[in-house]
Parts: sequence; structure tokens; C-alpha cells
Amino acid sequence: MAQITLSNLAHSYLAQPKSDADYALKAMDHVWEDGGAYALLGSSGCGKTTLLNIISGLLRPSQGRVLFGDRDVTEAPTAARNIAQVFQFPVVYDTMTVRQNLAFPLRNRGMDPGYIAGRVNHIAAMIGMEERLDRKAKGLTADAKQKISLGRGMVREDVNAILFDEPLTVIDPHMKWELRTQLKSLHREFGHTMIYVTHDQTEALTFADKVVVMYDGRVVQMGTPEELFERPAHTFVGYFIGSPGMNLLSAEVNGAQARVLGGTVDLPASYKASGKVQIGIRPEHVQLTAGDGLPVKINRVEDIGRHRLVRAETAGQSLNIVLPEGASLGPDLTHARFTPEKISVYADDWRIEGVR
Ligand SMILES: Nc1ncnc2c1ncn2[C@@H]1O[C@H](COP(=O)(O)OP(=O)(O)OP(=O)(O)O)[C@@H](O)[C@H]1O
Repeated sequence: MAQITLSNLAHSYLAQPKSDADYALKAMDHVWEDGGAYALLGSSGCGKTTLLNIISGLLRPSQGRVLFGDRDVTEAPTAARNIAQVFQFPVVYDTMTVRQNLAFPLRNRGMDPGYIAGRVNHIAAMIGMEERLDRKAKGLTADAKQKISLGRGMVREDVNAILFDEPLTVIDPHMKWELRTQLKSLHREFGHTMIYVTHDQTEALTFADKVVVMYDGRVVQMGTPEELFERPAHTFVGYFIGSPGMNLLSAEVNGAQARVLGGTVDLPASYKASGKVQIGIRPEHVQLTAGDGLPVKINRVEDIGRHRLVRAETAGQSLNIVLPEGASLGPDLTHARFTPEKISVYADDWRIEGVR
């Protein structure tokens, strides 16, 4: 197992990239710590698969180095990297049985047959395939085949890292939850470095200790789920994490006050900010009041599980508000107040710190 370091790494699919826009991955330095369980989260096309393929060696980066521990593997082929990779769609040998498929990576490395048998049984139990070990993979459903792919990805104990690229797309919802839990326990048991690509935030937040959020070819934040929720470093993280995401209002900031279209908002600190500024507040940290704060127009109310979500607007800018459990919604609630210490200020989309 190893720490994975990406140093000044960038990638363009074009032979002669000219501007930033030509890069699927913009220059980045990033460290994946040994034994970490990471989710790599971002919307379609932001560069997740490109990054994973560079780590596994399927793709040579157009710039920068990839290190496993102290070893520079940038030029090393996939086979020399000791990485297991599980893709979105099943990769299994149809003519082999489930057992042979699972055993394949171990047999390939000449492991002891007794060890292989035990290990295959252990993994088969994790993916719920014990009963079907002697069936040929041919004829199994896509869902079952993908479980075999997952099992094969997890069968080796000696890999540097396991990379998962949206591995549960074809798995039915109940089994998804179960497999995620299994992956988590496998991580606890063996401590492999795991990177799990997804664009589903629930999947990311339940699997990972650290979530890495990518946007437009860049890593914009790495943090615990709580850090991403409480202190999004970039407006994209605020918008992408949370359901619904953070409210963002265009503002002019002057010291410890922000002027927005509907009025003024008290900030948790003094800010020196200019240019395009936004204030961000989670729907969970907005309270409806009878006159305190910004005037709001309520458009509709939705049930979201235990809570209700108020879809409102203030001076034409949309504002979502989560009603606390049991709270009632009367006609006197005409304004919205933001909890000051929960407000983030963004200049050109990046969170800035104020001075207390
Ligand atoms: N083989 C390729 N040739 C040219 N452009 C590519 C190639 N693969 C990906 N791209 C482009 O690189 C960018 C990043 O793609 P990538 O597949 O890494 O994103 P992603 O975040 O994994 O997206 P998704 O969630 O849809 O899989 C996209 O603009 C994509 O169109």
C-alpha cells in the first residue's frame, strides 16, 4: 500500500493544448494518503475518470508526475502499478465460473491454492454469491456480473490501491446500500487506499472518510463530509453538496455587512472583498421571521422526508429554507434571517476568510 502523490499533474486530450479550456485536468498537486477511503465527487465531464485512469496507468498525463510512496510511476504500465480497478460496467470472463473469475487475479500471481480457496469464499460471501460459485458467468444478469467485477477488484490483499469508477451504476438500489457497507468494512479490515468515483453525493458521503470534489478539471475541495457541508471552499461545493444545496446571493460586502438586493445581512466577521461577491447560507440555517431580516415571497412548500422545504425568493433571488420539524407556517412569516456564523462569503467563487 502506498501514498499516492500527484505533482504538477495536468492532462489534455489534445496534442497541442493552447489554453486552460483545452485541459480535461488543470495543473494540480494532490496527495491521497496511504489507507484513506476517498470519494471523488463531481458532475459529468469534470475529469474524474481521467484522473483515475492516470493513477492506474491507463492514461499517460501530458504533464507532471505520479508517485506511489517515493517511487515515480508516471511511465510505469498498469501491470507494474499493483492497482485494482473496478469500472462502471462489468468486466468478467463469460466462459469461466464465478469462482474462477474471483480467483483469477490471485492465480495470475501464483498464490497458494489453499489461500486462494479461502479468500474466494470470503469475497463471495461479501458480494452474496456463495450459492453461485460454480455457475458460469455467462447468462448471469448485469447486476450479478458487476458484483463479480467488484469481488475481483477486492480479492487481492496486496494492492497499492483500489480504484472504483461508479461501480454501482448497474446494481439495484437495495444491493447498492449493502455493497457500500461491505466496501466500508473491507476498508476497515484491510486498510487499502480506496478512491471511489461517483456523482452521487449520498454514495460519496456514506463511503468516504474524505470527499474530494472536482469541478471543471480541478480539485476544488477535499474534506470530511462535515467540512464540505459547513465550510464549502467553492460555490460549486456549496451548490453540489446538500439537498438542496447552499443558497447563494449576489452581494456587495462592506466590513461586517453585506448589501443584497432586498436589504442588508450581518456577517460573522469583517471582510475586505471586491469584484463578484456572493454570500452563501445553507437552507438549514435560514429562519422565517415576522419582520427580522430580508423580505421573502414564498412560492411553494415541499415535503422532504422529516422536514419541509420552503421555496422562496428575496428581491428576485431564489432562497430555499428548511423548516424545523414541527414548525408551523403562518401568514405573519414574511422575512428570512440568516444565522450569521453560518454565512460564507465568496469572491470569484472561492470562500474568503473575514477578520473577527
Ligand atoms: N478519450 C477522450 N478523448 C477526448 N476527450 C475526452 C476523452 N475522455 C474524456 N474526454 C473529455 O475530458 C473531459 C473529462 O472527462 P472525464 O470522463 O474524465 O469526466 P468524468 O468526470 O469522469 O465524467 P463522467 O461522470 O461523465 O464519467 C470531458 O470534457 C470529456 O469530454
